[in-house]
Amino acid sequence: MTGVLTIDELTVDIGRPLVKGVSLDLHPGRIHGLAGESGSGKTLTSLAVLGLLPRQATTGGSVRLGDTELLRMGRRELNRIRGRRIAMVFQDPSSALHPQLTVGHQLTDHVRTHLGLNRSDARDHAVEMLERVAVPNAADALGRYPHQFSGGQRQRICIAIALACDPDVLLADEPTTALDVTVQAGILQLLRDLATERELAVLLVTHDLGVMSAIADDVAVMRDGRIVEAADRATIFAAPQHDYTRGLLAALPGSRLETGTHLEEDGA
Ligand SMILES: Nc1ncnc2c1ncn2[C@@H]1O[C@H](COP(=O)(O)OP(=O)(O)OP(=O)(O)O)[C@@H](O)[C@H]1O
Repeated sequence: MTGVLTIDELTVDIGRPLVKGVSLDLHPGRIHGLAGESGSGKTLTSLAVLGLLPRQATTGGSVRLGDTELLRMGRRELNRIRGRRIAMVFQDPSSALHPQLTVGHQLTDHVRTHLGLNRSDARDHAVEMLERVAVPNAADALGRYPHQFSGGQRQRICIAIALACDPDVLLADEPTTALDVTVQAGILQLLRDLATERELAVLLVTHDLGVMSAIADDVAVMRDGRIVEAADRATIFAAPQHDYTRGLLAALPGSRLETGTHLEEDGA
């Protein structure tokens, strides 16, 4: 079955080949993990989907959202899709939010731009989204600035902004890496729940196989610009085929290999 987002033989070249024929299919309600060590090409792959590669990059292959080819799309058209049908959450919630604008301003601007809501409806929608991601005192939170929240809450706010326009696809690049271990599990559980309830196709980029084992349905492992192994989570973790994947798994503390079980244990 073809996915909502289909990456087919994607290549990215910036002076040299860096992504060398990556294919991935994202499906509604499923979290697709893209793992691999630093420098393997995970981020470039997700930036290619978003049309956010550096200007000097050249690309090949195809990235399709439904029937729409994104790779050769003009900037203006892509801007409409980005944020509306494909949303993203990055590693550092502090730099993703504007420090001098209130949370309400950032959330309502976003939905007014993309959904054309009036001020009052946009505010109601913003409160609803903050409640859904479990930011305490949602109505009051609208008037506050990003620095008045903890790192975990800031990431919840970024997720609220990302999902406010009800996108089909969410790209999450190391969404918990910058956070305290104690709040990571809560954010992962939130992403898991939102993917299921909103039928969101999620591409989760991380070097952390522990994060993968907690929430990914499917896992692809990248090395040196290529996918070296791809399967559903249980298969990858039970019977890794590739030496490289076995090496990554061996580097994990034993307890983190237990698929899914540490979400609750970590609390938050
Ligand atoms: N703008 C750029 N110009 C030249 N090379 C780049 C550029 N951006 C990334 N690279 C190179 O491309 C390769 C893949 O980078 P990428 O950021 O996609 O890796 P990654 O797997 O996401 O790693 P990390 O987990 O560290 O982010 C690396 O060798 C990196 O140095």
